[in-house]
Amino acid sequence: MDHVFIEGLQIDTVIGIYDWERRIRQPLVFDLEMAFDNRIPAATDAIADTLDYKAVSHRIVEYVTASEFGLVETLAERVAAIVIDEFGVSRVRLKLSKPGAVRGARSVGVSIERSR
Ligand SMILES: Nc1nc2c(c(=O)[nH]1)N=C([C@H](O)[C@@H](O)CO)CN2
Repeated sequence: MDHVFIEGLQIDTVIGIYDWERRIRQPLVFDLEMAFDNRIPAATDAIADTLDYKAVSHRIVEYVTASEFGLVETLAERVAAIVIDEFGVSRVRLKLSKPGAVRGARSVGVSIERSR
């Protein structure tokens, strides 16, 4: 199976369970791997036939920037649903990293895989 991927998409947002976290914006980093048959756009050389990683990235930035969830689990689930429902993706692997959230760790977060 082919994939289209987005790696290291950094977005600042309100995220966290503590009071101090509700008053600031923190960086999150998204990595996505989306199942897609790339043979058709490869044959036509047409952007309309692709899963357009720029369009997906812009939608995720729009959604995450406006979101205010407590848990990274909730946000990861919602973003995976957007990719599946709005872009017709059959399966998505999504890693959501919250760098700097735990002293001594480069990053923490969740990774999920969802399919329609
Ligand atoms: N599994 C999770 N654990 C924790 C989360 C989370 O969203 N999912 N969040 C926090 C705090 O918000 C933390 O990031 C603040 O440093 C703690 N554990």
